Amino acid sequence: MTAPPSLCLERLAVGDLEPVSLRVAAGEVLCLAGPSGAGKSRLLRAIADLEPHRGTVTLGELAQTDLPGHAWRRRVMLVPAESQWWAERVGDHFPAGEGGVRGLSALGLMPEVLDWPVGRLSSGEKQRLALLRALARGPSVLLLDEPTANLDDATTRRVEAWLMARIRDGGWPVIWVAHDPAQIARVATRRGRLEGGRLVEEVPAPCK
Ligand SMILES: Nc1ncnc2c1ncn2[C@@H]1O[C@H](COP(=O)(O)OP(=O)(O)OP(=O)(O)O)[C@@H](O)[C@H]1O
Repeated sequence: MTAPPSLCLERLAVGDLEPVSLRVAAGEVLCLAGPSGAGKSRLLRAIADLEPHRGTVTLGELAQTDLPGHAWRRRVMLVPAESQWWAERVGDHFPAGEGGVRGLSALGLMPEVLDWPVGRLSSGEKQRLALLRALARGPSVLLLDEPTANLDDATTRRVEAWLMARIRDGGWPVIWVAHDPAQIARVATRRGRLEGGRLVEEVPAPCK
């Protein structure tokens, strides 16, 4: 089996941020912190090709510009802080396949939730379902924007454990935006911080 590819940013410039160059290797969890408004979400959106930007983003040999945006985003999977729901029924957002949706009970969700209308979901239920939906699509990279922001402590720990096990199995490069230092200590293999328009603290090596 070939190793999952690394995610590389080369002089990626979005908004007022100084260009960012870094490589996130397979299995690494780069936790990105920084004050509100520092540009964390915009950076993730640019990596997912959802925000105008300059510079290059590559996944192994594949460049962002090689694919239409939707095909890039199937591989480079962004789970935004506020997820989008387009069908009325929750279950219709998941690919149909054998065995149904995996991971519901691990994330503290009942199977019936799939038959609910989206409007019945709490923000924390939406957040957990958005994670399940993202992973059900077979990503190659995960970009997580505060994935536990709407959850209580016990559910946060449950989601962290589930995510870390999936990341270990999948071996994806991960960028995880987080504010809580305790969570960062639990999940990060590397840390970065966006502040004053630039990536500071642990500045990872650029690709080349
Ligand atoms: N499309 C846009 N055009 C111009 N400015 C934008 C755009 N989208 C967001 N911004 C601004 O860019 C800045 C960074 O926003 P971003 O959402 O990336 O911050 P953040 O670091 O994720 O903050 P938080 O921790 O509060 O989620 C903010 O000042 C925001 O208002």
